[in-house]
Amino acid sequence: MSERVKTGIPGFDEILHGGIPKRNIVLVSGGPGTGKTILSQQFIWNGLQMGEPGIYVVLEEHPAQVKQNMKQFGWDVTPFEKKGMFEIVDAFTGGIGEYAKREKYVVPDPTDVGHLVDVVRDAIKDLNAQRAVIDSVSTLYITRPSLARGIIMQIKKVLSGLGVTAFLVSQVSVTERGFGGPGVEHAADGIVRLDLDEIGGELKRSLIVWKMRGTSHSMRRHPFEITDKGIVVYHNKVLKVFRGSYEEIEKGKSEEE
Ligand SMILES: Nc1ncnc2c1ncn2[C@@H]1O[C@H](COP(=O)(O)OP(=O)(O)OP(=O)(O)O)[C@@H](O)[C@H]1O
Repeated sequence: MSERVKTGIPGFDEILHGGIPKRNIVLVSGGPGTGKTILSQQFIWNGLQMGEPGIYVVLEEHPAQVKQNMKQFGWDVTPFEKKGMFEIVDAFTGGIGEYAKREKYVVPDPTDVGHLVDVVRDAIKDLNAQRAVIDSVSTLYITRPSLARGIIMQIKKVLSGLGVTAFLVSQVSVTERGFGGPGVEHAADGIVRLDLDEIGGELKRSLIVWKMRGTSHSMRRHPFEITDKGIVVYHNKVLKVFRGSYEEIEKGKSEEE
């Protein structure tokens, strides 16, 4: 079996049949508020707990806001920054402001993907990072979708070449069936799709592993919840589409049907 990187996210490694194959570049795709950022932060945080350094590349949120949001789940990264195990690569502030002056890894112009990749490479080497997140890659090609696949390939070569296993957050609109940009789904080694569906007047969260090179995996849509400790995936449950509505059923029962 290929070497696995444990996400440590309850229920998630089970549906991945042991974890993410090392060096896989995984697209975490979904609509607004589906939990892509929290899943990605949990992946990095759990890596730190396992002694694996990680970097988090922010394009959509202020680095200070990211750290604050992580704290609400009990994920305080500050001690890991001090130990040289964690760094945020800031491709958000444009290098402007007091905060940015204190930062080590800043990308003033995220449309310059070549520079972004160089800074990411430096950060990975300095930390000996094993895990990386880019939140979100969609920002890199939002105004030039035809470049999406090439940009993902460029990022993948660097990350995978350095032995890093990565989550790339990919935003799709609420109604979109795809994964966020022409061809990105082919360039990525894995795709995890997160969804939010209104069922009986309530929004229900679910995820499905659409693709994962190097391993078998569950082909089912699993419900998950966001708790005050982060994401919990119900690997024994399936969220089933049934005549235009969804039902949550126990895995055992669904197999009898
Ligand atoms: N402490 C919490 N407990 C439970 N649910 C929470 C908590 N904090 C945030 N959430 C839920 O998580 C959602 C945000 O998740 P997240 O930021 O990961 O979404 P996302 O998929 O990255 O969205 P976007 O693409 O819009 O940035 C919120 O809309 C809220 O429903």
